[in-house]
Amino acid sequence: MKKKRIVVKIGSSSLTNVNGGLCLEKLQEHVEALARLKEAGHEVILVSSGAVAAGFTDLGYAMRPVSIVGKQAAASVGQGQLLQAYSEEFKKHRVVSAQLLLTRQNLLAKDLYQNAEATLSELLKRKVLPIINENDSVSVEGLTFGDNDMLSALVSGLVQAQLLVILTDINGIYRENPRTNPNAERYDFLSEIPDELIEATSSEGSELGTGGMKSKVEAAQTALALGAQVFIGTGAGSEKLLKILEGDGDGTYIGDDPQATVKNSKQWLALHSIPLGKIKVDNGAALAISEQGRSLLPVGVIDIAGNFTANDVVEVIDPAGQIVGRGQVNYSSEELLEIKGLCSQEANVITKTGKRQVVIHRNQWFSHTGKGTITHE
Ligand SMILES: Nc1ncnc2c1ncn2[C@@H]1O[C@H](COP(=O)(O)OP(=O)(O)O)[C@@H](O)[C@H]1O
Ligand SMILES: N[C@@H](CCC(=O)OP(=O)(O)O)C(=O)O
Repeated sequence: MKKKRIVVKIGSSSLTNVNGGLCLEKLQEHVEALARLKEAGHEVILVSSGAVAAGFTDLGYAMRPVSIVGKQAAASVGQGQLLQAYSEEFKKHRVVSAQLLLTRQNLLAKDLYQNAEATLSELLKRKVLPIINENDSVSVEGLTFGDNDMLSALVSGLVQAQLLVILTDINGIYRENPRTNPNAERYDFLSEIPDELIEATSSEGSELGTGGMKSKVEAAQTALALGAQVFIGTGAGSEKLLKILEGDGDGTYIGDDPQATVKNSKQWLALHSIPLGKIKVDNGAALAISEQGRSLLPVGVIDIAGNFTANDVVEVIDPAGQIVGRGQVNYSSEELLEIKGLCSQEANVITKTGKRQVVIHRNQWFSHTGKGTITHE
């Protein structure tokens, strides 16, 4: 079998006891299965939840805390326990593991995003198994990944993985939440995740998890758009991940084989960058940049909103106000106000560069798909 780069995400309920606290037996089984995957020659990246669920009992909470400060304190206790257990268990299988704690803020700036990418690729080159979690203890409310399902999808894109395996306490996606309808049928295979499926899926999860199946289905949609196939389900024993890889897993498989991957620079634009202004363009320019793979020239610019400088990310809208996409702009808002609507020759008279005036180069551009995800260009 062809060697793959695989991201495995393990949820809190699959690592901890029902009343909280780390469950070493569960963790050991996952580690065995992950080590088998590595022994078989695959590159493996683990996204592990469980810090809050592992830590809250030692902190004196009777239940998983709901307050932000409670969750942050519990995560700082639990994350240490989690990583200690992982690194000891992986060592028994002669696997060196590494910890990477990420916040959304870490990926907002392009250079920080590139740093994370470089660290992960160095770890993989050196055959180390990275263990990633959100840095819950210092994450800022309103600026989090939401949950580790989405984080695992973003990591799949970041490392250009071919497969994302989301391990949870249920064997796949059901047409209805099996807790409320025990007769609900399972989807064995989905070629894609339509928006309607996300809307119809419940966010009710287990006592210890967050997001339920909805966040996994959302994450699967993003991972698919980034070029990874997805498996959502469960399994037991040291061979469970190899079985999943062979198509014999207990869960839902999503996506037909090999998908086109998306360049990291485009992923950063689409999923991490924050637009600092808006550029309104005419219909011709909207078509040229979104459908024909052209760069945006000053002649197509109608209007500008916001204060931005060269290299900032801006959103581009059409005359009706619909989002066309976003890109890294070559001019400040002040400069652009002077050259908007001008042909290159006229714009040159003002900027005096003598070069062809490009407002947003096509390599620094990402077309909006309306799905909140990403398009292949
Ligand atoms: N349509 C559905 N299909 C399968 N599970 C569902 C569905 N809707 C809700 N769920 C619930 O989602 C839970 C898994 O989500 P969650 O507890 O957040 O897991 P994890 O901790 O692994 O992230 C299942 O235990 C199940 O009760
Ligand atoms: N970062 C949090 C995990 C949050 C989360 O998404 O949990 P889960 O739904 O169990 O994957 C933690 O480690 O507790």
